[in-house]
Amino acid sequence: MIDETAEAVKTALGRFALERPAARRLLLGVSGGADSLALLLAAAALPLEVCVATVDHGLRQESAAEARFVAGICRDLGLSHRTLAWHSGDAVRGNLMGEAREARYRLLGAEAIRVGADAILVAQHADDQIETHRLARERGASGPALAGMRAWRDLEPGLVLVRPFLDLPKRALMDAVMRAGLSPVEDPTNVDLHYRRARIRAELAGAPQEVAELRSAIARAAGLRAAEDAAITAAIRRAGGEGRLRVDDAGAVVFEPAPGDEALWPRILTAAGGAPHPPQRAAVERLRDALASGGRAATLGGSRVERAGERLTIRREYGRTGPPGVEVAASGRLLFDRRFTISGAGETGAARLEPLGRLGLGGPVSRTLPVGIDRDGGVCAVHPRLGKRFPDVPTLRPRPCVAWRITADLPGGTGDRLTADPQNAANPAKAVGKDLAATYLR
Ligand SMILES: Nc1ncnc2c1ncn2[C@@H]1O[C@H](COP(=O)(O)OP(=O)(O)OP(=O)(O)O)[C@@H](O)[C@H]1O
Repeated sequence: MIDETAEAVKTALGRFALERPAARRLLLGVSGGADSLALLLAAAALPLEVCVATVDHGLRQESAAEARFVAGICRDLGLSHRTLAWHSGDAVRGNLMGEAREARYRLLGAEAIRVGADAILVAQHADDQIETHRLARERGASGPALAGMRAWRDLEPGLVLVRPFLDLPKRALMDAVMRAGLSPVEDPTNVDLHYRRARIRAELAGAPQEVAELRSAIARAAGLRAAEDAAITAAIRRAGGEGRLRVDDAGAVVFEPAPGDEALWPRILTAAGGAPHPPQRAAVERLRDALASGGRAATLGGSRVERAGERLTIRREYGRTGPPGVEVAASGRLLFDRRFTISGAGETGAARLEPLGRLGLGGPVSRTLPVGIDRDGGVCAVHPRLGKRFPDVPTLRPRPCVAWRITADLPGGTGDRLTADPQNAANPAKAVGKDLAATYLR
């Protein structure tokens, strides 16, 4: 018998291998529930380098024991496992479930970077997809917005989130776990009818006809979304080619919209603002209306849009404290400002900044821009292996409006550090300018 779950993982990773030929290592997010145990079993059976992580949200008494349960299974399978603790005391916005989910992806992302994984795999399945679709409908979404979760999504440069089971029903995952003789963890919130998702699940349990209809609706919406994605990418390239969309020296997006460019707005706002998801369509429309009726400035999704005539300048909106300061260990890599990864100097003798590339000019990002600092305090591109400057890339000089704080070890093992401080306009290392900024849009 063909194991559907292993086949699904293989298929998902086929695309992965195609798009990331150098990809080697995976990180699985495993809670101990049936879905993610099925993922664990399927991935363990494939000839892959697999690491596993469980986030202990500390929200239920059993959570630590559940993490130990997963760790035990990983030990038996010969896979490395790590428990990542989240402290809900850090949650501030009052939506504990949402906060927990966001923290989970953040912790898994950091762990993926730590272990050098190129993809994080999670186990949402077809039934989850139907619930997501129903919830979106209830919120009034329409068209492509009803397509549900993506099977494949860029989290940051060189790291993708893959959901191999979106076409498989929960039943198939449960069967795989039962065949392996495992007893999955039961999360009581899954059947707690206080939660809308649990109520939807209960409603649909006895309605196969409705489930079939919902599946078709999701497939139709997914078709619309794929067409929309392709159209947006083409429109971005066109606008870039016509000089109506570019990045200025300070890293802001400069955009002169033309009729038919409406669909570009969410992508531009996400690229400039660094938010994890594009803003709602209705909010984007309100923003466009406000600017069209004479408004000079507006904010949305972490971006600030300023209008001068027909020209819009869209940049990241920072609070009064400016962008966060970060420190990268010599061999470390971290996500900075939601748009860049910074790698420490390591053996290459250069700190590297990698752009996040949400706008999609030129396709998904995998370029790196190694940066160094010259004797006069200019930031320059450095050959990653030779540790020498690229002669044809101009050195960037300090510019008061550029505001990245970056601390990284400098080449040579001397313990010297490169520091760029957003609070200090006189600091020469602030000069991370046009070339770097331009690449984050690709
Ligand atoms: N505590 C955890 N530790 C590690 N991975 C987890 C944990 N909880 C969930 N996951 C991963 O995320 C997947 C989705 O879990 P679940 O459906 O509970 O999430 P959710 O809160 O609905 O989030 P989403 O919006 O991403 O679906 C799981 O199948 C599993 O792969």
